[in-house]
Amino acid sequence: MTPPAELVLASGNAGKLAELRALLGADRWRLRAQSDFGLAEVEETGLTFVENALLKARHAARATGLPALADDSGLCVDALGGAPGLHSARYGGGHGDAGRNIARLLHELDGVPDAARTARFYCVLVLLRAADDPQPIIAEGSWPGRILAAPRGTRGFGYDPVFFDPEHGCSAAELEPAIKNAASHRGRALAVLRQRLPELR
Ligand SMILES: O=P(O)(O)OP(=O)(O)OP(=O)(O)OC[C@H]1O[C@@H](n2cnc3c(O)ncnc32)[C@H](O)[C@@H]1O
Ligand SMILES: [Mg+2]
Repeated sequence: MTPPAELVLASGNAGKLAELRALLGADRWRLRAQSDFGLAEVEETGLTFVENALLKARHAARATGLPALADDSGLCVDALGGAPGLHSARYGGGHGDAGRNIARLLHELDGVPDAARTARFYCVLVLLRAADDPQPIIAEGSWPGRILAAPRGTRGFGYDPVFFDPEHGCSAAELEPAIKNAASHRGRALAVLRQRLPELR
């Protein structure tokens, strides 16, 4: 039996890495975090989620010589014209500081009634077989919900505590990881990616 091929996960976000590992499983691919290679994060200069995911995948594939999977994702809130969107990681001023990101989001939505707090998580996954792969596999997924008035739950990461999933009647941070992965933007994007890459089936 051929050993699983190595795949570098081009992310520095521990929450994403955990979910991608759980979603991909370890039977098909030997998953390596980019930090295993001492890889610094690449600057996300794209004007779209797709461009940023391509930048991250190409940076990791070039640096490691391996196939690379990158995820660019964010929270898009209707009452804020789609913000924080591409800037979700830095919305509160720091990078990846969930406490500050959530504090700013709740401040911006102060006084907005429940019915007008609709939002969706959005994820683009890009898989490059090599840094110069001319046919990247691109898949997207989105997860509709609304923003709570106050955080609830301790699971997940990032904005999960304030993202209410109407299907399950709780915040994303109150969901068991497997339940979140089955419902989330990331899980939906990976399901699409699997269709396009037999090795992932
Ligand atoms: O770029 P990488 O290294 O992958 O890590 P990152 O955290 O910077 O990731 P992004 O640039 O894609 O920014 C995504 C932001 O959206 C948030 N986010 C993405 N998916 C999420 C999820 O499933 N639950 C909660 N927050 C999420 C996350 O916390 C970040 O603040
Ligand atoms: Mg990022």
